[in-house]
Amino acid sequence: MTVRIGVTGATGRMGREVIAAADDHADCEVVLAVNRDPDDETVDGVDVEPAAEFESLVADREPTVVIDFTGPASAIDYAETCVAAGIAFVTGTTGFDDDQNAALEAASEDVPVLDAPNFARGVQALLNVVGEAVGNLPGYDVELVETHHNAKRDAPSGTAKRLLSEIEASGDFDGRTHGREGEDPREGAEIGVHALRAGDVTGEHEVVIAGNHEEVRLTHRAEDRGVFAAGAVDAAVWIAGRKAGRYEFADVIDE
Ligand SMILES: NC(=O)C1=CN([C@@H]2O[C@H](COP(=O)(O)OP(=O)(O)OC[C@H]3O[C@@H](n4cnc5c(N)ncnc54)[C@H](OP(=O)(O)O)[C@@H]3O)[C@@H](O)[C@H]2O)C=CC1
Ligand SMILES: O=C(O)C1=N[C@H](C(=O)O)C[C@H](O)C1
Repeated sequence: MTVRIGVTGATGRMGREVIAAADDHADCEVVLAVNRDPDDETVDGVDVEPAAEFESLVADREPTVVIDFTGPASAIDYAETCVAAGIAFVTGTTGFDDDQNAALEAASEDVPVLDAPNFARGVQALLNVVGEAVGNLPGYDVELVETHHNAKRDAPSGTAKRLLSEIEASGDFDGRTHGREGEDPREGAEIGVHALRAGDVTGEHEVVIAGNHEEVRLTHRAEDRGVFAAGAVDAAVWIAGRKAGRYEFADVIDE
């Protein structure tokens, strides 16, 4: 059965990639694409329509799943419209605060919701192994460096935060130190976190585990945004027809 896809943030860096990936997917059809100021634009032959009309467009086109890569506040607004319409919601947006996370959780009581800070399969593999590496090297220093393009808004990245949760669950750490300046030596079992913003870097995450005159570096480098878009479309196909609940990208990969 064809999965009818709605895309928000359609002219953004990721929105464009999602439309292209959904168009390429044998089981998907893009039935709706919105942005705040579409200005008669098309992406991959799909008309981009005003976000202000999202609710009526959803009622008219009846997407099965909406895929969202926008910003935290708008993602929650779109999720709430999906709840009202009974439509599954997949979001890759990052930077949600606690209230926004709670709103996603509430939405997942009514419709299927899948949120993931990173839809690259390699990042999921990194998340699966990073805790084991840290747990095998007690007392070693751990630092995380992430690098993204100069237009990224949130820091540290959503992926970095997820990696940090895995690291913290696997060792005895004192807390996080975000960057260093002046006389600021490493203290105790802190985890150093460093966010670089430069040029058009798609997304890199590196965990450095060092001690005992040796170091381990676990690195993921996304070379093209298409990798995130393909993962998000796979997630949309996977979630179509599921019962309400909160899902993550690991659920898609593990099945
Ligand atoms: N999970 C993953 O694998 C990945 C996640 N991301 C995340 O996806 C999000 C988007 O990234 P990216 O595509 O690079 O960002 P862009 O800024 O390129 O695109 C965001 C799009 O969302 C729209 N938008 C932003 N705010 C609103 C709003 N309040 N209401 C309606 N539309 C809005 C923008 O519209 P306008 O042009 O009008 O401002 C724009 O079209 C970020 O949170 C990023 O961290 C990115 C890559 C991979
Ligand atoms: O904003 C981006 O570009 C990306 N954001 C995601 C994040 O915050 O983790 C994922 C990816 O690294 C690209």
